[in-house]
Amino acid sequence: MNSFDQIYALVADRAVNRPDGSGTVRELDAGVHFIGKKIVEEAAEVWMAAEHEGNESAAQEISQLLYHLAVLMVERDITLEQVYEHL
Ligand SMILES: N=c1c2ncn([C@@H]3O[C@H](COP(=O)(O)OP(=O)(O)OP(=O)(O)O)[C@@H](O)[C@H]3O)c2ncn1[C@@H]1O[C@H](COP(=O)(O)O)[C@@H](O)[C@H]1O
Repeated sequence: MNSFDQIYALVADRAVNRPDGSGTVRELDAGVHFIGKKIVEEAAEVWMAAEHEGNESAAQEISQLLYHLAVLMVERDITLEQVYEHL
């Protein structure tokens, strides 16, 4: 299990060390337009799961949404502090 800070740190590490076979590296390389579409897709899946599929499924979709948000933050060099100051 990971916290958001941990998944952000993992994505940031993938960006620097670029291990072979990493889906995160592939997504970072695909760029902000691709990542943005993933975020919109996952946000819709969160909504559908919460409305029609139940909390287990919604929680799974939320985890994917958080992952793609972390990837976007790293791709754009947005720090956790920059986000948290608005929370
Ligand atoms: N948490 C995630 C995570 N969530 C989602 N994804 C990626 O996002 C894809 C899901 O997006 P899609 O839109 O294709 O999914 P989907 O078909 O809509 O699937 P559902 O939403 O219907 O379940 C998955 O195939 C993964 O590639 C993730 N990829 C990685 N992680 C974490 O990042 C770590 C490092 O991953 P790598 O860089 O690939 O080693 C992993 O160990 C995990 O902890």
